[in-house]
Amino acid sequence: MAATKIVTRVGYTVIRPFSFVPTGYQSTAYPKYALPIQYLSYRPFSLSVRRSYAEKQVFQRDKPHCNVGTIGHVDHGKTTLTAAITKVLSENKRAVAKRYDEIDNAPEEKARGITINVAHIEYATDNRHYSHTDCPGHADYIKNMITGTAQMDGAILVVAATDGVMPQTREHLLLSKQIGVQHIVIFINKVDAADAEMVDLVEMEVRELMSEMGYDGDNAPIIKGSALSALEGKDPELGVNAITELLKAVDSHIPTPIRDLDKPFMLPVENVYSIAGRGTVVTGRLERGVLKKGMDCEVLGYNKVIKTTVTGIEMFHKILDEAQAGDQLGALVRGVKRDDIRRGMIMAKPGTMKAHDNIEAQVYILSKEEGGRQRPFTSLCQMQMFSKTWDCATQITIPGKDMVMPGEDAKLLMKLYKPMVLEKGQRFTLRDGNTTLGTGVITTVSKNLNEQEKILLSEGKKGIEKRAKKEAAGKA
Ligand SMILES: Nc1nc2c(ncn2[C@@H]2O[C@H](COP(=O)(O)OP(=O)(O)OP(=O)(O)O)[C@@H](O)[C@H]2O)c(=O)[nH]1
Ligand SMILES: [Mg+2]
Repeated sequence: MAATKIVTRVGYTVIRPFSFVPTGYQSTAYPKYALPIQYLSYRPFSLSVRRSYAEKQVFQRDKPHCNVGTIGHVDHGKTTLTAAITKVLSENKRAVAKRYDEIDNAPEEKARGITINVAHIEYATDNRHYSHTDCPGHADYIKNMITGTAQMDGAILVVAATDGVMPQTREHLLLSKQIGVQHIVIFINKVDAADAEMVDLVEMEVRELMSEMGYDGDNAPIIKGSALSALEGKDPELGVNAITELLKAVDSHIPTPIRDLDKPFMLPVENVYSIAGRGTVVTGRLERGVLKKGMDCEVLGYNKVIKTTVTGIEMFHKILDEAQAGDQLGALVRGVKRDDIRRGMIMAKPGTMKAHDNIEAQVYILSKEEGGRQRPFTSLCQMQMFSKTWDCATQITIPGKDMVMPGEDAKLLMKLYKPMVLEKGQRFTLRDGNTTLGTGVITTVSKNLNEQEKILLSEGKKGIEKRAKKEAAGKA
């Protein structure tokens, strides 16, 4: 999805020009058709004609695709670095150079009711095609990571040599680890403004932090340079060369993600029908993998595991032999009654999915302006959790905090009332009646609770306080 989005931003090319319009003409009435300046020397005579002659550039899928982004503390140079990358790559036509203010004035994106400012930028190296995410603010990063607005396969951690590791450097790295961004390349920026000793110190500090967060700090690739120098075309050693080196490290250190098509198949069940003379048909969108006629499968959920075989696949009333990730389909299953299967179950390759009822998650709670609720919530409250095609009541505990305010993010322990089929990295929303409270990502399934957490889940904070009091009285 990200890829097509980028294509539309990269630009429309006007094919047959009809009349001449001075360079610099910008359409304000139809911002969607506001063309990059270089395409605007000509304009067709009417809007409708212009629309039909404006054609999207063709997206060429000739290289593997990878999603990356810049993370790091405020003002450490993430946006400058993003601009510098596009500038360096634009020199051999691997990107469209983006000015700093083009990136920082990112268009608003609406993702599941949450407003996120994020810029998606496209570029390519010799080996790969990239979609790069840069967010204008700290809050946007947190939301973006949790909602998966731009799922990152790897990240570039920017640390300014003038500042070193700062609180948000930590927070972004911790969150990356939590939600499963496994590959990080580090760019120590602003080397032009710091002395060599300081740069070495910052490098040590970053390696230590990486190890502390559970990454391989000793072997993490660290590149030192200056994004500003690269952008301004000064000091090639710290500028262009450092950026080139950084891109090489990104190319080699961040592996190409497994394509959805190559993963074991999985389909969240949307509906079940019984068709006279044929049998039971399960419908839904194939989320990943390839489903072929004759394949064995498992339908799991609601404390059941049904083993069956797919005997036919249909799409738009046409019969197929195989369906691919993204297809909306109906699958005929052998020897299963309609009542055995219901919406919310998952059809998957045998042995690949499991049901769990104790999970840990990272969530973002919507602020009132974003449509969330006004009051904070505390441990032991109940919410409805929605994910894929199922929903389930859950009880929530907040470890290490008394409450979560609207507009904040938090780690939650969640006890589902029934085991549900889910996996690490799965996204969900939390709702209460008609209000969406928040959105989150599962970070641990089947969480092994410690004593404290067990008490917290069953009795809340009061339980812990009661026990502490008892203990103190016993000692006295
Ligand atoms: N001296 C020096 N200054 C730099 C360098 N890179 C960025 N800066 C400056 O640092 C400031 C912050 O840069 P940004 O790119 O906006 O930082 P950011 O990380 O995107 O900041 P937020 O998006 O607000 O978190 C700007 O004034 C840049 O000009 C560099 O390599 N050297
Ligand atoms: Mg920025």
